[in-house]
Amino acid sequence: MTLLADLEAQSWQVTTLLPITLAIATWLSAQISEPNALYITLAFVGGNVASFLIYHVQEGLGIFASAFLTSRIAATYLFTVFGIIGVYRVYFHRLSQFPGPTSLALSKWSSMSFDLAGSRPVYMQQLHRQYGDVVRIGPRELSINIVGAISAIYATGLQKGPWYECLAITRKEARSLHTLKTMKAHNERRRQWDGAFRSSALKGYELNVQRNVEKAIDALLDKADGKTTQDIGHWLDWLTMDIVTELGVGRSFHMLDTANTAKEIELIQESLAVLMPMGNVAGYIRDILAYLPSPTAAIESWCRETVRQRIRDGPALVEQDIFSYILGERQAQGDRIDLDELTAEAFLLLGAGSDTAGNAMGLVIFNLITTDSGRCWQKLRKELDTAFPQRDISASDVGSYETQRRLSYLTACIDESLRLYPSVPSGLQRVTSPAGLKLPDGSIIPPGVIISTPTYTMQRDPRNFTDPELYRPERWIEQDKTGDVFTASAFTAFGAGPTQCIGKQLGYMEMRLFLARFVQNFDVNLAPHIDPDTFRNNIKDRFVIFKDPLQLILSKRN
Ligand code: HEM
Repeated sequence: MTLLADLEAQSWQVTTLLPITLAIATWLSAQISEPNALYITLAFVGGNVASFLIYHVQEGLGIFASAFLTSRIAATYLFTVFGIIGVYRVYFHRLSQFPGPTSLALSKWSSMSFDLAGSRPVYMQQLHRQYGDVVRIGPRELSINIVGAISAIYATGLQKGPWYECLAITRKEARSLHTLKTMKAHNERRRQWDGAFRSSALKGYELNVQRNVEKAIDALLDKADGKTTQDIGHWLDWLTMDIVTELGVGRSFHMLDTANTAKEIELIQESLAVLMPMGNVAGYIRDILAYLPSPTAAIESWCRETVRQRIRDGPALVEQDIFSYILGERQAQGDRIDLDELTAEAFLLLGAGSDTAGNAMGLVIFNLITTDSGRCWQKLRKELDTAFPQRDISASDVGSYETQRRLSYLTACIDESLRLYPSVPSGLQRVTSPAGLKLPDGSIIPPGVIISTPTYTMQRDPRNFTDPELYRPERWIEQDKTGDVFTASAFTAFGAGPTQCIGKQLGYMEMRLFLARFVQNFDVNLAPHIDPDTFRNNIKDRFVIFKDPLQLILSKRN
C-alpha cells in the first residue's frame, strides 16, 4: 500500500472522534479536580507511543504513516482541548464579565513576555488606566486597584496565591514563614518569629548594624577620590547581606571585607531573574521543573550546612541572633527541629532581608541627587547637621523615637523613594474564600479567584497622591497643610495585614543609619555616563526590584 492509501484507509472515528472525545473528557475531569501535571504529561506521551505501536506493529503500517496518524490524533486532541479551554475562559468563565486583555484571560502564558522583561508593574499601571480599577490579568486572576479593598484582601485571613509555590524550596511540604499557604499555619509560625523582631531584640542588633555600616562607610571613604566611579549598589548589597547573615544565623559571607559578591549570592541573584515568570506560569510546569536540578541548589546547601552548624554551636557572631529566637520558640512550642523547614527559613531571611533594603537605599540616594539639582540632598544634610553636628549618629540614636522625630525628613526621603520604587512592586497574591470577596462598592468577586492589589500602580495613582510621579519627600511631613491628596493607606511597600514585613524596623535601622552617615560624609555625583531617565526605565521587577549599576563619583566632604 502507498502512504496515501494507508492514510485514507483509517476510520475517522479513530483519528478524529476519539481524540475529540478524549479532549472533552480531559477538560471535564479538570473541572472536577486539579489534574496532576506529571500524570497528564505521562498519559499523553504514553498514548502517543501506544498509537504509533498499534499502527506500526499491529496494523503493519510504515513508519511515516504511523507517525503521521499519531501526530494527527495528538494534534486533534490538543487543538480541541485548547479550543474548549479558550472559548470557555473568554465567554463562559465566572470572570468573563471583568475587563482586561483577551490574551491574559486566555492563558497565564501571555504574562511571560512582560515578566521576562521585568515590566509587570508598569504594564499593570497601563492596564488599570485602560480598563479601570478591577482588571482580569489571568484566567482566574484579578488585579484590584482600590485602596478600600486592601484590608479585605490582606487582613481577613485569605489563603496565599499560587505564586508563592515558586519560592518553596527543599521538600515541597517544608515551608518557610513566607510560603506557608494558609493563614492559620502562617500565624502559628509567625509567633515563632515575632520575638526576633521585638524592640528588645532589635536593641541587641544595634552594635552589629553599626559595625557593618561603619565598615562600609570607611571602605567608601578610602575610595572617595573625586575621580573613580563606585557601584554603590554593590556596596549596599554587601552591607545588607553581611548584616542579615550575621544577625540571622550568626555566619557571614564577609562581602564588605572582601569587596566581592560571594558565588552563592550571585546564584541567588541570577535565579531571581526567572522568579516572576516562574511564579506566574501554570502550576503543571512548576511541578515538572521541580524534578530538575534547582538553580538555587548552592545557596540551599549553604543554608542547610549553616543551620546544622548553628544548631550545634549556638550563635557565633552576635550574642542573640534571629535563629536564637526562632529555635527557642520552636522548642517552647514543642515543635521538633526540622532541618528542611529551618533551611527554608534561613533562605527566606537571606532573600527578604538584603535586596529589599539594599535596593531601597540605592534608590533613595539616586532620588536625592537627581531631584531638582540635589535640593533634597542639601535639605537632608542640613537636618542631619543640625541634629548631629559631630556626624556621630549611631544605631541606637536612629532607633530612638526622639531622634526619629528630629530626623523626620530622613524618614520622609526613604518613604517617598519606596512609594515611587517599592522594593516589591507587584501585587501579593491571595485567593478569595468560598464566600467570595465584597468590594467597597458592593460588587462581589467570586470564590477561588486569585486577587492582588498592584502596589506600584496604587502608590503612583493621582487619586492617592498629588503629582504622583514626582519625588517630593515633603508630602510625608506637610500633608495636613498643603491640601494635597495623601492617602497613607495606599502605601503598601512593606505589605499589609498579618504577612506584612516582619523586618521593617530592622530595615529602617539599616537605612536610616547608612543614609545619615553617607549624606554627612560624602559629596556625590552620578557618573557622567549614567543617564537618569535610562536608569529609571531600566528598573526591573524580579519580585524584588533590580536596577542597573548605580555608578557614583564620591568625594570626602570637607
Ligand atoms: C526596605 C526594606 C524592606 C522592604 C521594602 C520589605 C518588604 C517586604 C514585603 C512587601 C513583604 C511582604 C511579602 C509578601 O507578603 O509576600 C515582606 C515580608 C517579609 N520581610 Fe521584608 N522588607 C524589607 C526589609 C526586610 C528585612 C531587613 C528583613 C529581615 C531581616 C525582612 C524580612 C521579611 C520577612 C521574613 C518577610 C515574610 C513575612 C511573612 O510572610 O510573615 N524584610 N517584606
